[in-house]
Amino acid sequence: MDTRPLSPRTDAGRLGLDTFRSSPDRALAAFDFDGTLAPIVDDPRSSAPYPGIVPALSALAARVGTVTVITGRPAETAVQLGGLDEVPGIVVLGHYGAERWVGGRLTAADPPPGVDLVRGELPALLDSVGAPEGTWIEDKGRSLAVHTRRAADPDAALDLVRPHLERLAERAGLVTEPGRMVVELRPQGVDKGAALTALVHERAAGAVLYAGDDLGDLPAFDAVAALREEGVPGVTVCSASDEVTEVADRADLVVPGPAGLAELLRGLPATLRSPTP
Ligand SMILES: O=P(O)(O)OC[C@H]1O[C@H](O[C@H]2O[C@H](CO)[C@@H](O)[C@H](O)[C@H]2O)[C@H](O)[C@@H](O)[C@@H]1O
Repeated sequence: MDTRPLSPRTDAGRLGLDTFRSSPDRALAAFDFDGTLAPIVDDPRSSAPYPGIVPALSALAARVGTVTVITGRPAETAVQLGGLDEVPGIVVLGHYGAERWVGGRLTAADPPPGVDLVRGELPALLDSVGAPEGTWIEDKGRSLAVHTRRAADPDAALDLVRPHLERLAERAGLVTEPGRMVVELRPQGVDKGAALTALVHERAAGAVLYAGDDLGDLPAFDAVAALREEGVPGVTVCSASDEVTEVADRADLVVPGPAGLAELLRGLPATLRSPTP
C-alpha cells in the first residue's frame, strides 16, 4: 500500500491533484465523515473529528471554491458531532445526499413510508433471529442502521443478521447499505456519487478531490471517474483501514486513516497556487 502523502499513484490522479492545486478557486474538495474525518469508535454517538481536522478544513475552505462533507449520517448529526459549522461556507450532504445543510439551514425530502415499517419491525426481527448482545439499532430518522461493532464477534453477528435485513429492506421498498460493522436500511435513489456529481455541476467545479474509507464511498469514486470523462479532472483518496480494503485498491492516493488525512489536509493549502494579483 502506497501511503506517501500527496503522491497519487495514477496518471489520472496526478492530473486531478495538479489541476486542483493550480485552480483552487474552482476546485471542490469532498470528504466522508466516519472513518475519514473522524476515527472509528465503538459508539457512533461519540464520534469526533481527528484533532486538527476542523481547523484544517477551515484553512482549505479559505482557498478552494467548495468544501463539502458527504455522509451517511443525518446532516445535522455530522455538523454537531464534527463541529462543522465552524468551517466557513461548508456544504454538508447528509443521508447519502438526501439532505443538504448550508449555513445552518437544512433542506430534505420527506422519508418514504418504508422507513416506518422497518422502525416498527426491526427490534422484534433482531430478537427472533438471535442477534447477539451488543447488536444495536441506530435510528437516523430517514433510515435505520444495525451495528454489530460492540458484539463479541462483530463479523459473525453481521453475517447472522444481514440476510434478514436484506429481506426486510426489500419488503419495505428500501435498500441495504453495507458498511464497517453495520448494515443500513435506507431509501433508494440516492448515493454519494449522485450527490457529488450534482454539487460539482452546480458549482461548475474545474477539479474535484474526494476522500472516503468505506464501501458507501465507492459510488463517489465512480463519479470522479465519470467526471474525468466529462473533462473535470479528479483525485480519489482512501483513508485506509484493515476493515475495508476495496477502497484502497480503487484510490489514487492512500493515507493511513484519519491521522493521514489530517496530515494531507494540513499540507494541502501551502501547495495551492495563489491568486494572481
Ligand atoms: O458516510 P459516513 O460518514 O462514513 O457514515 C457511515 C456510517 O458511519 C457510522 O458508522 C461507522 O462509524 C461508527 C463510529 O465510528 C462505528 O461505530 C461504526 O462501526 C461504523 O460503521 C454511522 O453510525 C452510520 O450511521 C453511518 O451510516
